[in-house]
Amino acid sequence: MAKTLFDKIWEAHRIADLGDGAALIAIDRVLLHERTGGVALQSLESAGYSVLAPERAFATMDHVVDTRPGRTDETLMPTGKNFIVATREAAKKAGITMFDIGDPRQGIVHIISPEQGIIQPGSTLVCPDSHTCSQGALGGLAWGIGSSEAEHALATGTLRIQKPGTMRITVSGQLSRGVTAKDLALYILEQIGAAGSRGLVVEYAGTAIAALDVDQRLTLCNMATELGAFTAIIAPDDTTFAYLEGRPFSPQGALWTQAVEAGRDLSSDDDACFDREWSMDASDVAPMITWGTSPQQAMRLGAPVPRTGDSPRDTAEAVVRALDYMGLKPEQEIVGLKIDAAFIGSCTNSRVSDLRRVAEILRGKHVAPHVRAICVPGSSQVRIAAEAEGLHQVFLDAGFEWREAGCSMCFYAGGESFGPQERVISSTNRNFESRQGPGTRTHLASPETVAASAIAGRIVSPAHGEPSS
Ligand SMILES: CC(C)[C@H](C(=O)O)[C@@H](O)C(=O)O
Ligand code: SF4
Repeated sequence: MAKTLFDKIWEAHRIADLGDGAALIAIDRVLLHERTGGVALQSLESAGYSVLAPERAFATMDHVVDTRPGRTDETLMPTGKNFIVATREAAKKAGITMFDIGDPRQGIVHIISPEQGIIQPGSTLVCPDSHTCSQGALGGLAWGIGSSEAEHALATGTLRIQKPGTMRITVSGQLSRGVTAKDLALYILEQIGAAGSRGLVVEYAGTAIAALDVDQRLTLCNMATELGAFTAIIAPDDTTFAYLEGRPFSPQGALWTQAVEAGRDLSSDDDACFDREWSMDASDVAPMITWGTSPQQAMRLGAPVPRTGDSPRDTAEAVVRALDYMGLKPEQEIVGLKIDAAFIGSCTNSRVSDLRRVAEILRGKHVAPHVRAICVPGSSQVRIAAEAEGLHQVFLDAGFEWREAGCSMCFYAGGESFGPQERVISSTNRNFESRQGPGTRTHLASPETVAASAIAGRIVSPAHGEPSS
């Protein structure tokens, strides 16, 4: 019988069928961060269990850790330090690899896993964090779990899972110039909604996906959790293998050759059946921005915000509430709206390629005087690489703060935040109420749109920021 890519990985990892669609699945890698991982490790220890395979578990400091230059274990939120210290101690006791503050491998968990070659095509990986779906971009089955599941996976190397359904999103054609994977992710959210892939494994396929580099694939898969998906996955190809070859935790030598051979079989069979199919043409996507407080409340940059009752997927009450929170009126033009802050960062858009594209826009320019602009590289490797290219100087000269790696103001877990009612244009993935600070108003967009808007001091199209040559 024809199989999907997901079926193939599922069957290769199925230890036992447990009835009613559930199975015991072998877990190859467990990733942890200090916000939820330390708790899981401590609770495991107090229950009298140990980590079965410490060499297959990894922990990093990303959520709570301070990102201001010269950071220590202290965080703006007084309780933050407890998460850091507890995770460090528990990871050490368990004997798992820790990417601590000061380690050049430290960074946001979903950024460092591909960077280090921890996620591999055809493997299973779990992490108590909802954006674990990002890592499916490399052709592995990676998904977010709860803390008690993390304990189970650490202790046994297995998890009991209800087999999820599948959905294929086929993106044919090519994205237009100046349109990014972030715009594509927001477009899909606008089209199919925040429950559009609920509980399903989304396989992204089609010519436009094949043409994306790994960084852009990671951005796209990152936002699958905003579609309600179980996870996302992209079949591995030459782009994937070229990216992973030689990474610290990638198989080496003959093992690498074998891994690539096995990886070449990892795609959905031509006549495989998916529970849901959805197709689109990449040329329909334009630069996008969110107007509301859910990632599905997105629109083409240049369109007016909806009239109350006009939004296909939101009730009139939800639109009124979102517009009220965002300080917007029905049918208002979003282009030209004054912003208070601009944020480049998060597991969605803070890799070196993102920062390069932003630097091209910022070079020789300065952010508007009333705008607070912050760039937080996604990992220490990203920061180091960017600094080696002199990108940090472009950011600093343009008036951006240049930070240490971490989640920072994507989600103010360590206490770093924007102010109440401040309007922030952000390269992140969630625009929920108070996500970036109590009462803060977040507009999600591509890094290019964030950069161009930071310079203009108001929301503008990324084309505005194109170098004038
Ligand atoms: C803190 C963590 C559990 C959370 C998640 O699961 O995604 C965070 O990373 C987020 O982005 O909201
Ligand atoms: S960068 Fe933001 S979305 Fe990503 S893991 Fe951190 S808090 Fe979650």
